[in-house]
Amino acid sequence: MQELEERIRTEGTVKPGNVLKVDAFLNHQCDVALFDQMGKAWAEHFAGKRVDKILTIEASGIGIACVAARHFGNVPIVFAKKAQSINLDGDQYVTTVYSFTKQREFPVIVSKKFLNEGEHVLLIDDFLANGKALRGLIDICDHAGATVAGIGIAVEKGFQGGGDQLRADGFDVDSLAIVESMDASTGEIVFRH
Ligand SMILES: O=P(O)(O)OC[C@H]1O[C@H](OP(=O)(O)OP(=O)(O)O)[C@H](O)[C@@H]1O
Ligand SMILES: O=c1[nH]c(=O)c2nc[nH]c2[nH]1
Repeated sequence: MQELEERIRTEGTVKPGNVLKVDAFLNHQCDVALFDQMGKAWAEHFAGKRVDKILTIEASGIGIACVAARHFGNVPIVFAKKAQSINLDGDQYVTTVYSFTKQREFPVIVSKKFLNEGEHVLLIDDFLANGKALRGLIDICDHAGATVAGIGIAVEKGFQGGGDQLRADGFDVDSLAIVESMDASTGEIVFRH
């Protein structure tokens, strides 16, 4: 998606440790007009596929998934929580994922009442790097007996391999910008086309 690539080029910064900082528009300050364009692009890509629900993971996927839902007939969005809470009750699907930016493991929790057997679920997230977050969501869908209809990602860091492994496993992954390489010393970002 050209507009997203342009924003990454002009406002993104490359940090050591394979971190692309896009907090001016994607995952700290949020540009909802851009999110709307992203939702439209995913709706075009996944047109014809049944989507009953969108599933994402806190925190950064939530805003993007909510705006995307407007392009999928206002289906409910559910976000997996990364901490137990007295506000979580009843039976839960629980798995564990390693967080790329926080560099530690988190529980990933979805209440069983919000994910049902037979549902077709679109996974949405802001970043795809090693694929840990998505593997956690896929695991939860498997346990629920739900089908992963597809995966919509804003920014994939292709060089980390998580996206290509998911594609090799048969998932329809639509990443709106795929960073093929980036260099923290020069700031150069090369996109895959
Ligand atoms: O493909 P992966 O290697 O799993 O990386 C992608 C995940 O990393 C980020 O989550 P993170 O927990 O770092 O931060 P967040 O709270 O901003 O969502 C991002 O939001 C994705 O969920
Ligand atoms: O802001 C972010 N930048 C990244 O490079 C990244 N990788 C995973 N999750 C990420 N979030």
